[in-house]
Amino acid sequence: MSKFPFRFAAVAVERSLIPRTFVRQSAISALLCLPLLLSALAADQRALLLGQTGWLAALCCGALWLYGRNQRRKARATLQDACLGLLEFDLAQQYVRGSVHTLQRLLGLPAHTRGMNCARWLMLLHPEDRQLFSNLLQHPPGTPETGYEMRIRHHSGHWEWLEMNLQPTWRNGKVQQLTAICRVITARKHDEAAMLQREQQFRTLVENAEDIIARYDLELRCLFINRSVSRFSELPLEEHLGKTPRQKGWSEEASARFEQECQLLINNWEARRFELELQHGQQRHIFEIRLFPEFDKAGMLKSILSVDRDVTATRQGERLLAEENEVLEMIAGNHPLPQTLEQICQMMESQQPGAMCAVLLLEEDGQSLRFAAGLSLPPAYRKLSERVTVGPSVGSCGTAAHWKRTIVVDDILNSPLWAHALHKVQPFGLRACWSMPIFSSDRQLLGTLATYYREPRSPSQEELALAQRITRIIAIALQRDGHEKQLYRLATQDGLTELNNRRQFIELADREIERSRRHGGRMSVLMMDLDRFKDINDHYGHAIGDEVIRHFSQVCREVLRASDLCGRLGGEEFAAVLPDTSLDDARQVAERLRGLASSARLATVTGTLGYTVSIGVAERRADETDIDEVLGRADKQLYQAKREGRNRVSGAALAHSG
Ligand SMILES: Nc1nc2c(ncn2[C@@H]2O[C@H](COP(=O)(O)OP(=O)(O)OP(=O)(O)O)[C@@H](O)[C@H]2O)c(=O)[nH]1
Repeated sequence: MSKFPFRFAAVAVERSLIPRTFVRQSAISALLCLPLLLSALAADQRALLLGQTGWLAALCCGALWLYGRNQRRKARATLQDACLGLLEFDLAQQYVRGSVHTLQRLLGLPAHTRGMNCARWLMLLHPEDRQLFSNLLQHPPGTPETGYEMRIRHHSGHWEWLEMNLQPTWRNGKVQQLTAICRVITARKHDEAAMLQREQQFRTLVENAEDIIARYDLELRCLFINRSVSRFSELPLEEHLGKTPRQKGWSEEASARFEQECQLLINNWEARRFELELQHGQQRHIFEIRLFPEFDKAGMLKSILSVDRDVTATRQGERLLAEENEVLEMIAGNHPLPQTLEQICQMMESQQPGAMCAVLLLEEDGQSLRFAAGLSLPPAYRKLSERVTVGPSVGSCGTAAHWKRTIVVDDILNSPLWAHALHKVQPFGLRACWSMPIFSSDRQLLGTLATYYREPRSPSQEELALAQRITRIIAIALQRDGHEKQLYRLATQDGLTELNNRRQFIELADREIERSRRHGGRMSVLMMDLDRFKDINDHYGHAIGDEVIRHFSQVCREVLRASDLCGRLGGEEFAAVLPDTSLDDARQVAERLRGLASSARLATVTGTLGYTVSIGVAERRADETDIDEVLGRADKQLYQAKREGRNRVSGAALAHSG
């Protein structure tokens, strides 16, 4: 009988391709059949039975072989599907044996390779894994070992990751053989490496992010926070862990807002976005906070991820721009200068919490500064600073105006610049004062911008840049105001005498007559004309003629009251409105004007010059509402005075006027 089936079964069992239980059960069945066979052999038809038994045995072997092949295919398929392979390390012979599948399919070795010596096997391993595996072969584990990972060079050249589960086989008190079930885990290792790399990148990103990234549990205790927080908090990084924002010292307002937003996230599982103001030392920071829900594997809300971005500069920039626009609109809209300067101070203060700002303007003589705006300062201090002398060491502003540069006094109590006024300043609790000069576009000093604090303090670069920017806006406001005043002067004043010009005089006189009519008061007007002025011009020249006109305007200023209205109507013709003045009183005023003019002597190159003036006077009638009517009547009186010989006053009583 052929030994083949038995030998095959032995190999199959040895390679673990046929389950040992199946072999065991087959052997038991064969043993049970043996008595039957023997009893059959003892019978008459011995030869027949022997043949039949032979066939039966052949059939059994055939069935066994078919079953074995089937099992082997199944096992191979299973191994292939699972990317598994079987290797045997014979430690005595230092030889590695593997199924064709293992060596060919897993490692790409040629089909005929069924094994190799351990030295060659070791050379196939990655250099980093070689020593470890060599040690393993020399000191094999006595018990099964799982999850042993190593890299081996695939026949095609790339490194294949294998995971081995090692099973030692003991013989004669020694581990003789290591059976390794190998699994190709290259794809998994690549995935793991990629994931590790992604995780490292993520960590690097989180750790180096400008934003503060923090994770909170649902009781709002901090579980993680990146090191960006140290830019805004004195607490060491680990001190943040386990604490709620409230416990970390956030303000009541900020804590309440954060808790409210977290609660909304916990209720709705939706991301939140809001802004918070937090104080760090003397600095105020505005954070844009984004909260994201984080879920566990079961899909339940597990924690809250908070990404906080410092948007202080952006928000302050936006606020500054908006406030600047407001101020520029005020400037363009010709708002009164004091109001505009106050608005500028407020703008500065909103950018620098705790600061109190003031604007001081240089007086025309350049010797002192006048307090122009700064409502945040104590009223009594404002009064004290109404006029500040310009000098080399006169407080911050006086000194800044003197040297025309920024003066920073970080502590008034210890500054020699303030020593002279310490007793005056001390009661107000002001400790720091920085002053920056304000220059016009042509570098003329216009004033100073002062910033006060109640605590000793030096400005940051940003604060100085802001003050610089604000001084430029103040300069625009001041120059605009100056131009405006100049335009107004040009439109309303006579250039030679600086008296009201005709248009302005008529406009103001109209208002005056209206006021007089409403109050039922009396009102008189004077029409004045220099006598023979043409002769003065012809004789002395136009410049001297102008001198005479200016002189008479000065006479008018001296004689008339502040409440009177005076104007140059053109040429050598002047007019005045005297409110609450009767005709007789007006005539007296006119007489004084005439007298002063006629007694004046002006020096010229050809000797002294005298001049005279004729004046017509009229009083407003009760029914007169138009200034032209009254002026018309006064003009007639002037004509009368001229006719009567000049250098005289003419004014008829109301009954005879006209
Ligand atoms: N210097 C100078 N002369 C002026 C100005 N405006 C007008 N005049 C001159 O004043 C003179 C006015 O002369 P008239 O209107 O003839 O009158 P008058 O010579 O003063 O004679 P009566 O008014 O009749 O006394 C003219 O010669 C003008 O050129 C001015 O702003 N400056």
